[in-house]
Amino acid sequence: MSDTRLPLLAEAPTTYEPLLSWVEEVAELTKPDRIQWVDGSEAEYRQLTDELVASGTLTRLNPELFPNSFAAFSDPADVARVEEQTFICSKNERDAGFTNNWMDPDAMKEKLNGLFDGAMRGRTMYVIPFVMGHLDAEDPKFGVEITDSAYVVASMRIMARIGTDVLKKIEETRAFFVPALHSVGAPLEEGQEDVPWPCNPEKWIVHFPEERSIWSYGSGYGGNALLGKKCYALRIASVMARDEGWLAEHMLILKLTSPEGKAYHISAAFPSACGKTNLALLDPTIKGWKVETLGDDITWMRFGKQGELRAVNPEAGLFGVAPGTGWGTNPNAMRAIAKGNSIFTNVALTDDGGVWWEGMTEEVPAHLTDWKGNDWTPDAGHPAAHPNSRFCTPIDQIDMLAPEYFSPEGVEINAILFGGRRKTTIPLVTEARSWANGIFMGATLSSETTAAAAGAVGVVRRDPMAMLPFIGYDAGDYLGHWVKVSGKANPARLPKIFLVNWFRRTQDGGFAWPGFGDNSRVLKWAIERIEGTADAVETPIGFVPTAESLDLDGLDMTPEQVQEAVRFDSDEWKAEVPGLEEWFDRFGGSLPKSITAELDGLKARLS
Ligand SMILES: Nc1nc2c(ncn2[C@@H]2O[C@H](COP(=O)(O)OP(=O)(O)OP(=O)(O)O)[C@@H](O)[C@H]2O)c(=O)[nH]1
Ligand SMILES: O=C([O-])CC(=O)C(=O)O
Ligand SMILES: [Mn+2]
Repeated sequence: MSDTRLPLLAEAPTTYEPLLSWVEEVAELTKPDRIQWVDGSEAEYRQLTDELVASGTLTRLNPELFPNSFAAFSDPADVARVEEQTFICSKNERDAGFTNNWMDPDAMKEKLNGLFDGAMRGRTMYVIPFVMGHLDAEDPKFGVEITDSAYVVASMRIMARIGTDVLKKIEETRAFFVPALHSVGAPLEEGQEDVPWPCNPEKWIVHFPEERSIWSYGSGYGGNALLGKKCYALRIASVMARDEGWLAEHMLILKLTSPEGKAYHISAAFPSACGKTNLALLDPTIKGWKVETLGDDITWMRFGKQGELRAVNPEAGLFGVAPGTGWGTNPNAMRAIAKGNSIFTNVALTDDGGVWWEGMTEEVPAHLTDWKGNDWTPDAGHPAAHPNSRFCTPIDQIDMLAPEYFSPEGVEINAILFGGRRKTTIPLVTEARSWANGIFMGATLSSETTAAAAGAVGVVRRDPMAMLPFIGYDAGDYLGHWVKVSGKANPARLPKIFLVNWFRRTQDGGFAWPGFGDNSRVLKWAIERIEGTADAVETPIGFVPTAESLDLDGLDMTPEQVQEAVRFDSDEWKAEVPGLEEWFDRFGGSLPKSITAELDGLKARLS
């Protein structure tokens, strides 16, 4: 190492110049008290969590209930992704497209340099080498996150492969890594006492797609701060995927095995807090069908040598929505969580040192400490856990994890589901008329907003392929990329595409479909459509099940109720069309013709 290096870098466990010079540059800018190179070891995790318990950021849970597990409580203003403050700073504004916030990269750098100047004063700067996907993948995707949050380090250790092995491989292969810089934006002055959840009222989540770098300022919350996840594996990766001919998607992957022992793989794109984790960990209510999981949030896909679509999950953990996750709805998640080694954020605490959230158990505890630290009883009038409270758990704690999760080659996808949260209009399941029609379903996907992002909840918005907040470039170009890469497919092996909606409501306001484990009935129908053995009714929007074609064995619903869930409503769809036209107008001409042609076809069939 050259002796002109900053003394803070004396302990650096690497001689890899591109990394050293970036770390040095960041240290000079942010002025931390010390640098810790993260090795990913058990001992280091113990050190970090001990420190976080001492500083009040983490509460150690009762080890008899949740071994080696902790609860964190955020600043009440730092509980979700901040889409209004998320930027794609491409050189040209046009390349960010209308779905992203944009600022000139030089102007943004100037702004960020100001904010990061001295931002880590009084704190430790952690350097986390990480890889998204497999370390032994053909083309491993490396990153290094620099952060001043030990909570982020501990969470990244669960969510990604991090530490010494990764650093070694970066160094040995002289690999490119995405520099991902994060600060909570709360420097400590001499003698100033820290708070349990340091953050800054001002937040900036910024991506430079051409240079493939990330700068995140002001927030400690998951999607804003664990930079391997949304910032890298979706926004930056979508740009890499565009340039390299693959797909980075907001999707789960599951393996479904029929009673005859034939295995299928399904990926599904639903917007944030719309059911990916729950479908991925499905416990089927139909006999003889088995579900195993490969991933619950992010999927990287590419067309293989035989023109088949192959998928991998680049993550190593679950960062799942806690509310609604219970022994009744998602026992596989509950079993994984019960093994411990988890970090819970903004859930409620039980009096015996465990955690609780709405929907975890049918019985509501008589007394809790809510996520804001206040006494809580069932008559409090507000939820005990924040609606976007999360559990962060290693994926290999899932009993029904498919062995193929560990394979860098991934699995062949046979069906793709697009789904959202819609009270009306969208039937339980609709099979696309063709691949192009399926891409149109993805392009026009819509959903009510949820607590996963700051802002109003329950507002219907278009969310193309469930990627609205995550496309790292122009949305029309992104949809064009889907059309282009699928041109490489073997047409006989193209997955069938389905549009699903677990959230349709009945006249009396209840859910039209029980959802959760009963969604296995929809998966079975989809597979039987692939095999050509299930009936369907053709409608202007695609093929919907006949009441008899769904396996309803053991389901407590009348045929009329099932019909209510699966029915196509011509009037609702006619009312939907102006919104679709408006949506397409917003692309300003960047939508591929094959997609606009699908809207014309739909209008013709509806009239
Ligand atoms: N009614 C109903 N609710 C569901 C169903 N599946 C999931 N949910 C609820 O939807 C909420 C979010 O579900 P998740 O599976 O965590 O959502 P996700 O898509 O993984 O979300 P992100 O992690 O934010 O990307 C939870 O409160 C679930 O209980 C379903 O089939 N029916
Ligand atoms: O990013 C997060 O914080 C959690 C998540 O999966 C999403 O919002 O889609
Ligand atoms: Mn997500």
